[in-house]
Amino acid sequence: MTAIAKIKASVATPADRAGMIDWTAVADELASQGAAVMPALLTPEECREIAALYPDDKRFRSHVVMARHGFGKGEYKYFSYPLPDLIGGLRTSLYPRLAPIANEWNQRMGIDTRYPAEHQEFLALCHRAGQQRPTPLLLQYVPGDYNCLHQDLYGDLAFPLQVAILLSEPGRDFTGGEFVLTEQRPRMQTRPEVVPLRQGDAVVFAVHHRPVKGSRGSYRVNLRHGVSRIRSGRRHTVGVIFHDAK
Ligand SMILES: O=C(O)CCC(=O)C(=O)O
Ligand SMILES: [Fe+2]
Repeated sequence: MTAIAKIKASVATPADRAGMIDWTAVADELASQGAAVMPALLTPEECREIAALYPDDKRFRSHVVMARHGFGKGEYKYFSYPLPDLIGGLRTSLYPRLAPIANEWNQRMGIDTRYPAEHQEFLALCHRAGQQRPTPLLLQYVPGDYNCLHQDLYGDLAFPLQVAILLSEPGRDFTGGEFVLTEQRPRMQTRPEVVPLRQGDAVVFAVHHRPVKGSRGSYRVNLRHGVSRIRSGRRHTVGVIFHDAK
């Protein structure tokens, strides 16, 4: 990174970064694939700073050892409120860009729910429905670890899109450990997709289902995401889920 790019990144607020994303490209990719990459959302230094929070238990409300629950192998921790500034800021500033896409999806899938324009308003709905615990999380994988295909649903209220940011550099910090999505189509075989990510890249993807254009309107496909086995090194990611948990 050049010195100027470094200065720019260090002063770019989460709102600036959300503004710099090519939202037309993201919307097109989401419509055709159910996932889209937002390149270099974080600088390598920010990635290292966030990953370095992992041992600091004061920042987290719970610790999950995946093998104990049959979720795979590896571990993660849910942040407590207040979230780290960058994570909280991105959660607030990405949401208003994604809400119109979520609303269009629901309209096409014949689902009545509509999401408010601002994240604060959506969180208020979650909290009123008894979903009050923060869901952003930090994951850590070592060789042999993997994350089984799953959906991050934590109650009746679920925002249909979520974001994961890769904090480690593939090929240098770890090998293996690809981000995987599957799309289960009605009466058809399941479609796999591997999303190539570099350190600092974010992927936005469907939490649960999404509409796909068919010959007679749209039909619903069911998505799951996970991570293939880490072959070497250590891999960290941060997950930004927009609904809170029961
Ligand atoms: O580690 C990953 O890339 C996936 C993390 C994940 O499951 C999530 O952010 O919800
Ligand atoms: Fe997940």
